Amino acid sequence: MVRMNNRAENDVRPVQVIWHFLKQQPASVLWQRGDTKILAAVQPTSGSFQVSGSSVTVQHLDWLKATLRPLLVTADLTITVTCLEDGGGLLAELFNAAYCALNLLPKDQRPQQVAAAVTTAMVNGASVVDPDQVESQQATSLMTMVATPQEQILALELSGQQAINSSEFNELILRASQGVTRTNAQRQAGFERAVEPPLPVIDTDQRTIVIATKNPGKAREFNAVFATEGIQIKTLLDYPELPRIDETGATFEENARLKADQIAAYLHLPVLADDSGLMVDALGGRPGIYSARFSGDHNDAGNNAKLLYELTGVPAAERTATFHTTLVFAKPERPAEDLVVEGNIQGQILGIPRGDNGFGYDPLFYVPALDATLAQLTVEQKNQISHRAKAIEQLKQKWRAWIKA
Ligand SMILES: O=c1[nH]c(=O)c2ncn([C@@H]3O[C@H](COP(=O)(O)OP(=O)(O)OP(=O)(O)O)[C@@H](O)[C@H]3O)c2[nH]1
Ligand SMILES: [Mg+2]
Repeated sequence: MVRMNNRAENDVRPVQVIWHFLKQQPASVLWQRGDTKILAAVQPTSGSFQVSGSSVTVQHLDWLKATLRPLLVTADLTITVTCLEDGGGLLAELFNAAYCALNLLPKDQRPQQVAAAVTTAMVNGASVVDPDQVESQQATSLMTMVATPQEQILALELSGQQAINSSEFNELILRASQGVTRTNAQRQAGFERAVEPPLPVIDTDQRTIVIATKNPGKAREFNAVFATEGIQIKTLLDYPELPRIDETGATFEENARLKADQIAAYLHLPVLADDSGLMVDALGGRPGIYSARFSGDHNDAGNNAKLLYELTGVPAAERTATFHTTLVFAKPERPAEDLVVEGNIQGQILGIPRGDNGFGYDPLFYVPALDATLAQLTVEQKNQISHRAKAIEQLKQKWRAWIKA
């Protein structure tokens, strides 16, 4: 039989998926099969699993919730589905859309089970897969099936005006199984590209290290150290598509872990992060972890001006300060194994800046033993003595064994 839409009985309509459809809810997709268009988005919430929707009946939402629930590894989720256009097979496509969105969650929260849904129908006495809207209206019975690629049936929903006999039932099941396999293949091809993009070409033989920093001053210093070991440095400036990591921690270590763990998870690579800051004794240790945002965000001149202002009238002997760096090296998806090292350097905050090298507070940070500020040193000289250099020294002794472990 040739269908009115020129498809064979076992032909499903093409699928198009736009992954990460919503910018503010990255676990979202626009799922289109033929003229059926569904927007699905998943958000982490606490409490019980919720499914809400618009342009969808309560019965559809209840079915979707009951069908998805056994596939979830966590109930702390809310799924929102919106039917933009119903071109047939709505129930199955609601499932497919929601299932795709769930797969955009972090890996450990994705469904453990591979599953897809498809509709089959009896139309003019013949069984067809994935009926469009016209066929759905003509169908005497409709079946929606959710199944795994191994033909384990997870849900089955029958509707329509006419009862079906057991041979029709078997035909519908057979068509549905094939449809599920096809749907899975249709989804998987795009999914792998969207969710598991090809890894950046980086040597895994420890000749390249990714550093989760956007600070070019830090990058320069890391580069100088690692270049002598024949190791190339990449920074977040090489990966402009990565999201910003908010430094919400209460300590240098917490912030360095946030940067390293999250970027390692995104890149699927080992990642090194640096969180550092200036602790001024006369200011009770401030600006500390807030060194980058002491006066506006990353305004070195503003930060230095504020530091000088706050130290107005404080005599030289009381202007002692410590520069601190915590480095965290993280392996993807193994945050418990993070390698943590740190380094400090003592100095004094001058009243007038000196030197043009370095970055940040370097022109005000005076090292008595060298009779120079950090900004009066070359990168190589700063790398002999600085807080960062001391932390890197610790790292050098440990990282090769750690990365192999
Ligand atoms: O004179 C300096 N010599 C240094 O050697 C140094 N290291 C850090 N800092 C300052 O402390 C903030 C840390 O903040 P921070 O660790 O969050 O870094 P950041 O935000 O600049 O870059 P990122 O690595 O987070 O992308 C930075 O912005 C700098 O102002 C330094 N100042
Ligand atoms: Mg920062």
